[in-house]
Amino acid sequence: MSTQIKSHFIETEVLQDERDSLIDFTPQIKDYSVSPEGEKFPLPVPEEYEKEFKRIEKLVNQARIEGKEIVVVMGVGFVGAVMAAIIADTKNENGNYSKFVIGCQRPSIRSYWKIPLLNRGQSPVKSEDKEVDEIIKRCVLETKTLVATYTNDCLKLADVVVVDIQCDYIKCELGNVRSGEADMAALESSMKTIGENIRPDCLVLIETTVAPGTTEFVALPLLKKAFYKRGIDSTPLLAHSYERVMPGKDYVASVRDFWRVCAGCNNEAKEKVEKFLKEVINTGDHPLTVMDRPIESETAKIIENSYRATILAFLNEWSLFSERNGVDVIKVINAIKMRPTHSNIIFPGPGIGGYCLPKDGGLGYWAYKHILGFEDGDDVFKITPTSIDVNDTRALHVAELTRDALRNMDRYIAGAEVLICGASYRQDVGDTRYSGSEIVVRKLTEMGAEMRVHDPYVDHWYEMESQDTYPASGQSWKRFFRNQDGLTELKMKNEFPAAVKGIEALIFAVPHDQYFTLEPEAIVEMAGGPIAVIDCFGILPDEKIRRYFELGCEVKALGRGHIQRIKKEVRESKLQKQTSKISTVSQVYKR
Ligand SMILES: NC(=O)C1=CN([C@@H]2O[C@H](COP(=O)(O)OP(=O)(O)OC[C@H]3O[C@@H](n4cnc5c(N)ncnc54)[C@H](O)[C@@H]3O)[C@@H](O)[C@H]2O)C=CC1
Ligand SMILES: CC(=O)N[C@@H]1[C@@H](OP(=O)(O)OP(=O)(O)OC[C@H]2O[C@@H](n3ccc(=O)[nH]c3=O)[C@H](O)[C@@H]2O)O[C@H](C(=O)O)[C@@H](O)[C@@H]1O
Repeated sequence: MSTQIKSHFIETEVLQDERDSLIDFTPQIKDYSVSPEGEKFPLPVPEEYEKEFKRIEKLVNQARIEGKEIVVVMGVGFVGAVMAAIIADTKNENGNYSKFVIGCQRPSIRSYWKIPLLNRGQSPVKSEDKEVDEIIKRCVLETKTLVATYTNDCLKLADVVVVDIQCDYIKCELGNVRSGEADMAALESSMKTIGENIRPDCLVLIETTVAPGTTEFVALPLLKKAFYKRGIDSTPLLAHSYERVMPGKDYVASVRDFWRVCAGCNNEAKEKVEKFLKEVINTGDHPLTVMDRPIESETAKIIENSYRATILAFLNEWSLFSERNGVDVIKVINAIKMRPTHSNIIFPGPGIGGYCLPKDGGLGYWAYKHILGFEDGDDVFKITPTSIDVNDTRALHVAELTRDALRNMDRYIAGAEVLICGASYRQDVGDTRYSGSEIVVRKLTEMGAEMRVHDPYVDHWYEMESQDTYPASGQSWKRFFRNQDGLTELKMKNEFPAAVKGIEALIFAVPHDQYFTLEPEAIVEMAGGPIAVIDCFGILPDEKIRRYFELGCEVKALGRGHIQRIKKEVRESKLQKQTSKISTVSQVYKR
């Protein structure tokens, strides 16, 4: 009987949910995992594990007969679900499918639903990239090279284990990443389970973004300890290769047709990970970089994301400068980008969110002390943590702009109906983790606004609906603001016209395609009159800004100081029209 089931029968199992909110899981009480579409799936009970393992084992035996390599992907989230499908879609030089992939997802209340969805050939992640749905459906229902399960016993069958679970960085203050810490629990427990179950010759490939040093100084010792307890004297084969996936329009291609970095803890692991990635990723067009040590691969990831976060934080100060000095920083950025050496200068939206950019620099700063043993982190790291602090608090300024725009219309933020367009952390994907929009909504709510939200990619804003337990109890950003309890009732508005009806302010927060097509006349008509419009991402071209002013609206935008000139031009032309109208009328009366 597997360790997992054993622990069930010996004692009431305390199942760690996603983000460490402990639940007391006793067999007779049915718990459900609910998908974003609202479908309820009862969590598996101990009696089901053995039967589930036999189901998987039978599929694996058949796959082995067909000469397929057995790959287990731990965690079928935004990374694992797509990575599993891409591996399952791999063909060998003869054009035959060469991998059988088992997506092994922990049966937590928050995420268990991903397993039945995957086994139906449905993607657990929503994205603009149609290939995500296609590749998952094809591999589950047609090639039958992809299956999902909840039993860790599948690890016993693996030739390769790819670890795509999360490693959180828990912040204790908004705007001070240095006081946070890495949450290693999920990863450490997963490595322990892997060590207890895998065959000695199984390659373990960590793709998770980890605190540098984790692979060699945390994961490898855990695997070695588990091997020792099992009487295995060979060295575990452990490697690291970080994910560069960009969920959005090119989701699949950003994994399969993209450059990769990797490293092995020893030579055999290095050879195995190189061979595996060359089979699965298109390394012919996107050469693989093999580093000497995993800490170099881990550090490359942290630097890469910290670099991007720093560019965005750097532009925050010039965005504020521009607003106050008549500069359109977006036009300035586009001018600078013309020179190739500056092609990746980018405009910061209302917050630099997503699961990674807000976290990864913190993992590096934390690891320097808590894994690698240095005490001078605050002397060494001047930029990386500060960039995250700037990015984490940029959205507060959007609340100020909304307040000021309403004030210019002789209205107050308190009691105002405000619609935010976009809850996701970036365009074209339904992922609300650490979205700038969340800070905007929380700050405006604190100031008394009545918030509404629309996002074509998001069904549930769990950060609001489940704020007392999401991302874990006590870890919601609500703790940094007052007046937040009502946000559990903030539901996604699916119909845009209904979302706009009667509002006093509209915030364009996320550059989803459909927001670019909205016409000022239509917005003002749907709203029932002139409103305050706040553009967080350069979504409004100058002619639309002008039109909103002509319709009596107030417009403010992040980084766009030239708006004052447009406002002045519209006011002057209105004055001119009025003056000429008066003079025309007086002409008539004179005759
Ligand atoms: N989301 C993104 O765009 C990118 C994420 N990454 C990194 O990839 C890693 C995963 O990120 P996401 O996929 O976004 O996270 P996620 O939260 O969407 O997925 C993680 C999944 O692992 C599952 N899980 C946790 N512990 C488990 C265990 N012991 N056994 C089985 N399943 C377990 C969770 O239930 C969840 O479904 C993170 O380190 C992240 O920094 C890297 C590049 C891009
Ligand atoms: C160095 C790098 O580009 N890393 C990528 C990054 O992708 P991620 O999904 O976080 O998207 P992103 O485009 O960086 O956006 C992050 C945040 O930054 C904001 N953002 C992005 C681009 C921009 O011009 N302006 C801006 O404000 C987004 O709105 C979002 O809130 O982080 C991913 C990750 O590690 O999760 C990683 O896989 C991706 O390759």
